[in-house]
Amino acid sequence: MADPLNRIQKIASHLDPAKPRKFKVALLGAAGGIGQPLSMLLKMSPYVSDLALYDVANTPGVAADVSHMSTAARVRGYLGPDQLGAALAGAALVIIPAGVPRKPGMTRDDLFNINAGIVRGLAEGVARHCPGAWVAIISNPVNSTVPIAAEVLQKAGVLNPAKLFGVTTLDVVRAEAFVGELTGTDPRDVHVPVVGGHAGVTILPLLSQARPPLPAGMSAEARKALMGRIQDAGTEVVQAKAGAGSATLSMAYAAARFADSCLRAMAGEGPVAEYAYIRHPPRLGSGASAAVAADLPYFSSPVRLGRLGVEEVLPLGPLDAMEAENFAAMKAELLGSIQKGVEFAAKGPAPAPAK
Ligand SMILES: NC(=O)c1ccc[n+]([C@@H]2O[C@H](COP(=O)([O-])OP(=O)(O)OC[C@H]3O[C@@H](n4cnc5c(N)ncnc54)[C@H](O)[C@@H]3O)[C@@H](O)[C@H]2O)c1
Ligand SMILES: O=C(O)C[C@H](O)C(=O)O
Repeated sequence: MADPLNRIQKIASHLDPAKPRKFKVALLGAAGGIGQPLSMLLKMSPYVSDLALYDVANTPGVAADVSHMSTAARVRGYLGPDQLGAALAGAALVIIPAGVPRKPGMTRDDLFNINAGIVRGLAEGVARHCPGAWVAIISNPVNSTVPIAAEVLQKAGVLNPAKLFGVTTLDVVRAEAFVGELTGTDPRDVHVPVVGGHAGVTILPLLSQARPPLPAGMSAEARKALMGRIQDAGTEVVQAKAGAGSATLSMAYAAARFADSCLRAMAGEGPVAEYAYIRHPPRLGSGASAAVAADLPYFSSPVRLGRLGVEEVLPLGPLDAMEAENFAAMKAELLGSIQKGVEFAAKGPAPAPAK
């Protein structure tokens, strides 16, 4: 058993009183189905000093409502493009759930035509007003919107791949919930790596590495069905909501958890273990090798977060036959989505220089 005093000393040694422990967080798309519950959860975070709630509609009401919660974070609402700069100025973390959700029968890629332009515009805002911020993108299709944001930031000369993330935490959360249900374990005690991307076959749960392990007698068909349920869980919610949108509450929970990891890492409480869809620069070490070997420049990977963002990409670990087959099957789709995002961003205008 770990010595509690050692543990406290270890944590304390990471904490530098000269470094900030609370940060401004900007939420873009704050009045939406995800944005509203996520605003509430962020207002409860001890790491948030200022919460900037930006949207093109309804932020005055959401901000007034959330600001009455008796927690320390200062809340301000920002409405429309004229106020985007003020929302972003000084932000350490920008979370982006702005954009339209799916309806039954649609794929995430069907959202590209609308959401690609929204994410491009908001990334241009980040490049101009808070170029050093960590950026967490929720808007779908994540497999393409993250490359779009990266290209915009790169064009502006401010891209730091260690601080740009596609949020795939909901896939991890779902895997934990489903494996917890199956094994009769509290989901908080379940660990299941989920890697790859965030759409159908590109979502790769590594069930062979699940802790606790799946029941020994579980058939190959049952394991395949569980993998399929995790991959199609977003569609399960879209169908159940029957035209009223996609996952919002579980997504807000997942995004709040991811934001907490980012803020703890910024505060020097790292290294913090997470999964995120990131661009793989070779300098991030051997963990990137599986993705790079497969020519996948973006890949949701196990990472360690520290003050500088992604400080280490961890190895995927061994894949069993079913997972290896899925890994091979995802490659073409993921590459196509990445390429689509890169080409879209290439057509856009060069963003204005940072302020
Ligand atoms: N990454 C994931 O795991 C995950 C999970 C669930 C949903 N999503 C995606 O998140 C997005 C949002 O979902 P939702 O259910 O909250 O949708 P929603 O329609 O309820 O809310 C979206 C919000 O974005 C706002 N918006 C639109 N254009 C904007 C702009 N240019 N600037 C700022 N705000 C803008 C809208 O006014 C609205 O309030 C969708 O694209 C959805 O597919 C991703
Ligand atoms: O499925 C969707 O369209 C939303 C989101 O990506 C999800 O996984 O729930």
